[in-house]
Amino acid sequence: MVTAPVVEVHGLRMRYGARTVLDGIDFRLDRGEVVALLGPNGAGKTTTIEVLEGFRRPDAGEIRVLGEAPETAGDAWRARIGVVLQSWRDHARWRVGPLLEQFATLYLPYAASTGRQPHDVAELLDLVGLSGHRGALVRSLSGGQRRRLDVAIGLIGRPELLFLDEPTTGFDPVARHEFHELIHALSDFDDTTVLLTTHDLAEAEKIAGRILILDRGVIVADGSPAELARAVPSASEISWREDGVRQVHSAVDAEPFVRELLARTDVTVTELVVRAQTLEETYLAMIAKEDAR
Ligand SMILES: Nc1ncnc2c1ncn2[C@@H]1O[C@H](COP(=O)(O)OP(=O)(O)OP(=O)(O)O)[C@@H](O)[C@H]1O
Repeated sequence: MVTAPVVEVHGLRMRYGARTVLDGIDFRLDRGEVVALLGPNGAGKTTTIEVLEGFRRPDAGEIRVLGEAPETAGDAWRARIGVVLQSWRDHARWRVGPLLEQFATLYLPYAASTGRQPHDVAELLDLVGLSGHRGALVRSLSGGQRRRLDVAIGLIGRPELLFLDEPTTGFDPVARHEFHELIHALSDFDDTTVLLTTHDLAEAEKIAGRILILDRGVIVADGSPAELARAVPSASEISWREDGVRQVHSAVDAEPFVRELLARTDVTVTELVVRAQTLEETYLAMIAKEDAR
């Protein structure tokens, strides 16, 4: 069965004054995909997401999000989308629980048409690790806790499509890990489509099945971390102990080297570790290649 794309972008162009920020980008997102949009500061990631959310009108391009043009789509469409913006909206005088309950009521009129009931607030607070803060004033939360609340606000309506602009800024390692588990669960069990921006490449590698790299207004790479790595191969690091002495070797193709090493009968090889090319190395190589053009 061929399913309709959740997001379809053709020839998206965007200018601020004389400056072209997006210079004709094309991509699609399918149901249940988790895709990370990467790129240097100022590459146009937030602008792209804001166009898809309907917050900015593009200069050119054909854009369909859940089958509609974002700039003209109505509230029923918006109820199917979750948004976590980069800049924090100030709800400082609210308490966490009542604020989320207030947001939940906004989705109720659309629950019948979308088939998605808003989250129960206690359950959602548990999901984002804020259970103990239901009665807290928003202004009393720490930076990372506020960010968790932003994520909860993005999720409250059980969106089909979730946009996350640098969602884990300020998260401690445990919160970050829990957030990654949450994204996996949303994609695996609820078939939620997720588009996120992040500068944390280890995070992108962990949670995204597909990576889009935006540089100077165009998409310069689109594929899984492994596919991208094949496009700019760099060396893997192989380390082991040979009769107790630590050894290190780098090889672009580690497999034949490891086979040969393990076939040796003259030494005892222990603690063998192969560290493959990371997404960070792939990303740096790709950006350097673009810089050299
Ligand atoms: N409202 C605006 N008016 C003028 N220029 C803008 C506006 N918003 C963004 N820009 C410019 O457009 C470019 C792309 O900005 P954008 O915020 O989309 O980049 P980004 O990839 O999200 O960057 P970062 O990683 O720093 O968040 C930047 O050069 C920015 O200065």
